[in-house]
Amino acid sequence: MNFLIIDGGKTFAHSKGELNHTLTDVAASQLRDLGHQVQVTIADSDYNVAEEVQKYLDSDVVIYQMPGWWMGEPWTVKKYIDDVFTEGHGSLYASDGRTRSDAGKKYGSGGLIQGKKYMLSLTWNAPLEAFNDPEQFFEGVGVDGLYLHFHKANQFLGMEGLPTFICNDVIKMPDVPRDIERYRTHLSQIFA
Ligand SMILES: Cc1cc2nc3c(=O)[nH]c(=O)nc-3n(C[C@H](O)[C@H](O)[C@H](O)COP(=O)(O)OP(=O)(O)OC[C@H]3O[C@@H](n4cnc5c(N)ncnc54)[C@H](O)[C@@H]3O)c2cc1C
Repeated sequence: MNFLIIDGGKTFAHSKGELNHTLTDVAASQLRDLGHQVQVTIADSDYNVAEEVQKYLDSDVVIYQMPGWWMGEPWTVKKYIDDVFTEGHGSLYASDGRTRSDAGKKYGSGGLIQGKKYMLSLTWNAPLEAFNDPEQFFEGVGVDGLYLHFHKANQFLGMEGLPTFICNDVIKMPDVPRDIERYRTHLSQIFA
């Protein structure tokens, strides 16, 4: 299969970007060892937007590797999506899906890259229970509930989500060797 990894690691304030670059390298090397083709784009780079659209067209799976910044994706990854998905009008999506001639066609059904998959791989300082426990900060919506808008942007193109991977406590109690091992297991369970 063909993979595209969007590496959202960036040096800014107390994020050094190293953990996200490391997880990008872990995935790229493991997927290549499994016989897959892998391209990597660093979101915080001078990418060519048309080339990035072509990478989506050429890929079977897109992996978003990114830190949680202010409760969601860093602005570099949001900018990448705004740049690339907007340029993809006519190739990644046709329209918002609605048409005057058929009221059955609903908003969000105009994607053109049906069947492709995407996956979120996230690093957060917040512990997992902050997402899942109804008594804690994210009120039990879960990680994927918090990223609903991000999932929907990808599903708007017709893609389907794969199980999300998350590293927690990455500043308070980092355990990078354990996180790398968990990520390798996650990747082989899905892609081996
Ligand atoms: C603007 C901003 C907003 C933020 N908002 C939130 C938020 O809303 N919620 C939240 O939970 N967090 C938030 N954070 C924290 C953010 O999620 C983390 O800083 C980020 O996930 C860390 O990823 P990184 O790639 O930058 O890691 P790094 O800073 O590179 O590394 C994190 C830790 O892992 C270690 N490490 C990295 N790579 C390796 C390696 N190869 N081998 C061994 N050890 C390694 C580092 O030494 C460090 O201890 C925010 C940070 C910023 C800058």
